Amino acid sequence: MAVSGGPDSLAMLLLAHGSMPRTFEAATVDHGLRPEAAAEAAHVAQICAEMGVPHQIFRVNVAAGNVQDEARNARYAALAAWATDRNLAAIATAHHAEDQAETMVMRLNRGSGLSGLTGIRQQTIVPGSHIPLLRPLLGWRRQELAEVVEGAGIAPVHDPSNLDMRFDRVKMRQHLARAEWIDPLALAASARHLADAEDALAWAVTQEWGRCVRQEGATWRYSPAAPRAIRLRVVTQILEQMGGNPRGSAVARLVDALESGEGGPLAGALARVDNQDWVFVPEPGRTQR
Ligand SMILES: Nc1ncnc2c1ncn2[C@@H]1O[C@H](COP(=O)(O)OP(=O)(O)OP(=O)(O)O)[C@@H](O)[C@H]1O
Repeated sequence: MAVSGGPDSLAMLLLAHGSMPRTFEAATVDHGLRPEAAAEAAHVAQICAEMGVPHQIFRVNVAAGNVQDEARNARYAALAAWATDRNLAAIATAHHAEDQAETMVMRLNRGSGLSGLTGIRQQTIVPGSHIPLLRPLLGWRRQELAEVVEGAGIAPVHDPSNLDMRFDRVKMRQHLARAEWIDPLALAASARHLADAEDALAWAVTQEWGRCVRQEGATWRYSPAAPRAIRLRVVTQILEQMGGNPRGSAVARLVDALESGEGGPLAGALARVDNQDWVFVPEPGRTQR
């Protein structure tokens, strides 16, 4: 499990130790971004040693750019390598109901589609790997987790970036903390319903793909039969197969054009309508991956 030393992940450590001792290991990633981080990682190592939980510290380099994104990428890469090395079945992180609520409201506020509104998934894959990623605490409130740690008499570390109002998530956290009428567990329940709908859609896409998509050399032919949400995903998948990486809004515009009998270029492909079919060929001068 991924234990930063904050109250959430220390609670996960304590809860797991109480219910399934000796079946898990812990790791802490030091992003090298704060001078105190090494001591915080050592603090987690000591707690784990007292509990008899195997623990490792990974120091990673964070690339320039969006520091939070880069830190997350480096962290997940280190955790995935650790899981492979130690032959671990999965990685668990301590995301809880408030994390889910913040994610949901931020994405609603950005006009996210279904996929984004599934929020933090209870079970997914560590990005860029095949390692399962579990979030067992989405049904827990932040305060409940803090009480678990306090009850054990352990001092958690507090990352000052969690109070840095330059980050959208921190602002959202503070807004939601004041909005007592918002029930994070209800938002988390909605995220689960949407995740079910997302899984159903993914299944429907494989059906549509199997029945309605054909590859003829470098040309892809799609005879759309399913509703728009599925068409959008099938077209995205075709463009990806052709080596592109299109934005969702651009795919939506292309699908609108194809539905009205027109076509156009997108992500290295040219799309046009041929009878009832949508045909995709590589744009002249572009080589396929
Ligand atoms: N430095 C770290 N070392 C180990 N695990 C960590 C570290 N930082 C975060 N985690 C794990 O990730 C969980 C989520 O942390 P946080 O909310 O800070 O991440 P985030 O940057 O928002 O990333 P995410 O995209 O995973 O939500 C923590 O509860 C913990 O399990």
